[in-house]
Amino acid sequence: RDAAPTAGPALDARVQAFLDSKRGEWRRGVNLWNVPEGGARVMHDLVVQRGHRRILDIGTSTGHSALWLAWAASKTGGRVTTIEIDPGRHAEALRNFREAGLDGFIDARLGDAHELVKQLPGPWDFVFQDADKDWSLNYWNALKDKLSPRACYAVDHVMHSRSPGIRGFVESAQGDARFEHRVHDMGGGDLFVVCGKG
Ligand SMILES: C[S@@+](CC[C@H](N)C(=O)[O-])C[C@H]1O[C@@H](n2cnc3c(N)ncnc32)[C@H](O)[C@@H]1O
Repeated sequence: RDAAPTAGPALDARVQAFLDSKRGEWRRGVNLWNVPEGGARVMHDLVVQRGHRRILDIGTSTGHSALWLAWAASKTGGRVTTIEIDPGRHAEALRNFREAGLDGFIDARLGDAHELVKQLPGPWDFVFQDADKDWSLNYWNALKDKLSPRACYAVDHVMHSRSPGIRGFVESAQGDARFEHRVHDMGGGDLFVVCGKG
């Protein structure tokens, strides 16, 4: 395979072609649960508009959200760190990142995010928390003080969730005066995004 182009129109064309070739394949299979394209696009646009560079993607699966975030990172001079606990999904994600030409913008870690989010120093400009949702409050508590002042932190499918971890996260985030939140329609669920007012 040709070496991946660096950021710019050639890379954009390669990523677009890869995403087009995979459209309809994401979310297939048990437990993959790739983020819908609508939500991925909202996050891509937020990262580009706000110039976020240090990006954390928790729960890689086969890499749909990481690809969109890395595409955004290619435009901001940033980089994505993504964490997956399942070796098979991690390996498939690595293949996807290479094929899309975005592997140079992604640090893909195989491991338990419960531990890694504590170990990784940050600061983070953008976080997409999409692993085990019952752990949402714990992830938030581990990360909220490692966010840069204008950082955004996104979690999908929260508004109708009864998970105590998700409810605890939403209450904590909404009650923290440093942040304001918005809810985006992903066309098939909601994307809850908290952004620093700094
Ligand atoms: C909803 S999927 C992520 C989808 C992905 N963000 C995308 O858009 O393609 C959740 C993933 O989190 C992983 N996961 C669950 N618990 C984890 C943990 N403690 N550490 C790391 N990954 C975890 C699962 O194996 C699964 O692949």
